[in-house]
Amino acid sequence: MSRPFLEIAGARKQFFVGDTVVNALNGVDLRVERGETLAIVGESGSGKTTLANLILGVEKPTDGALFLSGARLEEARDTTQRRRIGLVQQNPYSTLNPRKSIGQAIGLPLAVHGIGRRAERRRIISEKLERVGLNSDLQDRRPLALSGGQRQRVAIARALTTEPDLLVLDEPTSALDVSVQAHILRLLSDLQKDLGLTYVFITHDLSVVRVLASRVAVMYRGRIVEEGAVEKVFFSPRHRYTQQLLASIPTVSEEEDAVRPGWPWHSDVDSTAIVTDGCPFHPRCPFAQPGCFSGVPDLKGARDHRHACLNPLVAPETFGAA
Ligand SMILES: Nc1ncnc2c1ncn2[C@@H]1O[C@H](COP(=O)(O)OP(=O)(O)OP(=O)(O)O)[C@@H](O)[C@H]1O
Repeated sequence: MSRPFLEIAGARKQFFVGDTVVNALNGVDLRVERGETLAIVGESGSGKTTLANLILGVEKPTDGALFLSGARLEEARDTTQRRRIGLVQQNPYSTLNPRKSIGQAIGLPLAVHGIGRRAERRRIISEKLERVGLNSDLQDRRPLALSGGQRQRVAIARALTTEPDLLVLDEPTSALDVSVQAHILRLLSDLQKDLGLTYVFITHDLSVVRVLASRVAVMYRGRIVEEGAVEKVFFSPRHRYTQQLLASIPTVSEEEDAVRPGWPWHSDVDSTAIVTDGCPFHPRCPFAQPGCFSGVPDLKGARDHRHACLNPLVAPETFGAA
């Protein structure tokens, strides 16, 4: 089998807080092909940001390995390979320093990687500003007068300066008004097509997954519990946790309500309680069987739809599929 563009193999990450070990990632395997958008979804604390930090080289895995075009990533810190990965963060208000010019903000990765001299950097910055739909004259101005959407365009321009192949998008639209969100999603989609970019897109907002992503991985407590093509995972979820997440998206029509059974129970279980054995979701799952209390189910299935559940949903219970 050929190597994928981005491969995450058995990634574990532990943090030590005093005497306590936090297992932020518990063995994550993912493959992302060039030009795809993989969305990573899951509730707060499920490990999405930790996974992004491993890809960005901000954190090292405790165990396992990451590969970009077949080359091991954590050995490539500060090399040309790291320039191939850009980051767009959530909050465009906190990521731009009000005392620095927009050009300085966009040019930061160029300075970090020692790319170009002054005139060359100005040319690259102008080109990237225009690429994201902003006037190149903005580079000598400060970000104070910019709107949220314009700031996020600046953040995207900055991520593009090193000509990356892969962008990690960490909730790129969640701090923006809904009308502005649509413009930024369109821009990201156009850039992906024009530049052949691959995206890893972290989000709480399942409605934007449908707009931007081709694949989705659902995380729960540091594990992938379901993964595959968006239409398969969203319209025929197999894992009970995915069903719960999808049931929490507001519906827009009575027709949609009718095909969505909703989540039939409300759990009082503390979602942060430590689960020492069995499926990590079993304390919240009313369909747990004896086998769910010991051993953790593996992700099984074909690449277009895998799930880690011993008692998965079957066709009549799924929603949305016509
Ligand atoms: N530097 C750290 N030190 C200790 N624990 C950490 C650290 N970073 C993350 N964690 C813990 O690891 C787990 C996963 O956190 P992570 O931030 O990756 O989740 P997340 O899904 O991104 O959450 P959110 O959506 O709230 O950002 C959490 O229990 C978190 O408290």
